[in-house]
Amino acid sequence: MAEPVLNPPEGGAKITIQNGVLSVPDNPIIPFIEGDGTGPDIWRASVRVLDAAVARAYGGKRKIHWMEIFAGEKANNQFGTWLPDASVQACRDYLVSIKGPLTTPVGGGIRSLNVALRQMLDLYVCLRPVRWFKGVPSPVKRPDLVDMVIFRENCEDIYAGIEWAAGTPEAQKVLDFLAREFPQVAGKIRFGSQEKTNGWLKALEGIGGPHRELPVQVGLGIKPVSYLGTERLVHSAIGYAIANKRKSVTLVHKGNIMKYTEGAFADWGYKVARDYYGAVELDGGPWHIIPEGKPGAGLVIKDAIADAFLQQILLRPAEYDVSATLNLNGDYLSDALAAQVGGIGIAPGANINYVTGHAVFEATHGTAPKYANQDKVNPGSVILSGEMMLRYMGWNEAADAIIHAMDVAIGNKTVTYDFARLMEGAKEVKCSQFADELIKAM
Ligand SMILES: NC(=O)C1=CN([C@@H]2O[C@H](COP(=O)(O)OP(=O)(O)OC[C@H]3O[C@@H](n4cnc5c(N)ncnc54)[C@H](OP(=O)(O)O)[C@@H]3O)[C@@H](O)[C@H]2O)C=CC1
Ligand SMILES: O=C(O)CCC(=O)C(=O)O
Ligand SMILES: [Mg+2]
Repeated sequence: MAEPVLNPPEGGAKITIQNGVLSVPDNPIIPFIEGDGTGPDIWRASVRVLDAAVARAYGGKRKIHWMEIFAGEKANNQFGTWLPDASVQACRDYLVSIKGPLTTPVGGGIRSLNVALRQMLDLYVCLRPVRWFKGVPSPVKRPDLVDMVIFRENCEDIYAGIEWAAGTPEAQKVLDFLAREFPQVAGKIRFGSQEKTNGWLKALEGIGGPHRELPVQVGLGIKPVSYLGTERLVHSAIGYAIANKRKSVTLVHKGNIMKYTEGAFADWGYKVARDYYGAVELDGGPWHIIPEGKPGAGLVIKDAIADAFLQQILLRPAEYDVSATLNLNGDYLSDALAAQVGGIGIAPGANINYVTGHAVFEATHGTAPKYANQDKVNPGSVILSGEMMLRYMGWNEAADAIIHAMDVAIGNKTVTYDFARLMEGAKEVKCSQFADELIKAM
């Protein structure tokens, strides 16, 4: 099957970047990936809302020229490849794009296309703001206190995809290497040798277990965390906090256990605060503060161990603001925080490289396959990801129109199933009808 040939829409122009500043024409071409599962339903609804917001804000002076690019099941069905080169190249060439969710099988099968795209474009920040819209049903008493922005490192950590399946020659090679070069480390892998495997099987037999012979079976993965990867992420988070007059940046980590990856992330994060922003230790450290006389004076840079942080944000959300964290922590954290303000149905996100300007906007949620083609789910996450995209482009008036419309529609209790099932007196509408409500409210 042939690779897709992309036809840029006529009348559109490229977004470019000069000296770190985005130059957005009035007729930008923006590539989009519809997505798998509920993706097509959501995209059909979202694109109408985004177009309406732009039309409402600029009365025809500005218009997005959408260009479909292919990934996931649609790409595989049509072109025999999950992530065509042309799609990645379009994201490169056109700088700003938006996507629906893409399926990743669990265990075997293809690796995540979402992660691949982030890595190929070096989109090192996954930016996920979490705020409450008045009236949205929530499992916590004070969802209004949640106003946090997650900066999740997006290219490293165990998402690097360096893994070897248990029982393979490759896994054995790594085990042999460790046994040879780092015997003490190898000794910590509980069933990493035939001798230890046999020993345990024998012990089980001793308590009545069956007689079995098993080869060594240990899956292995590597968690790379670099100084530069941490530096650019934390630098972005503190820069954002200063620009948006936020109160604190919390470095979230599990550095008590993973000392040289998660622990290093926290240490390096404080170093970035000192080196770039002149932060000094607060009351003897480890917390830091940007002192008087410097941009961002008063901003506190603190840290929290990830498990404790997850309970703190439930119990004392007002004490947390911007957070910076590694890839896996950020993944867990963004879904957990989204739940506090009504669920991943309205949790937006962006994957950004602030140096090259490349950005791919996408919802926090996945493909929700059980609802595919039912015109049912909440399109809010992709719509609000589009709102972030408009703001990234400097089209703030169109972004404001979307926020206003969300306030009105939710205020009227005209909502999709996810909110309706928790809201008294709500009118449940379909995905497409929720888009209609938003457009009406603009
Ligand atoms: N960036 C991406 O493209 C992402 C892709 N994925 C992929 O998506 C697939 C499915 O993952 P899964 O773990 O089921 O997670 P999903 O996020 O797809 O769905 C989990 C649950 O969240 C709720 N939900 C999700 N989206 C919406 C929405 N738009 N409106 C309302 N509720 C919503 C539903 O809850 P309920 O059942 O209560 O109604 C749904 O069953 C996997 O292949 C995964 O890898 C996952 C995350 C991100
Ligand atoms: O790529 C995937 O399938 C999952 C990604 C994910 O969970 C996320 O980006 O939050
Ligand atoms: Mg996730």
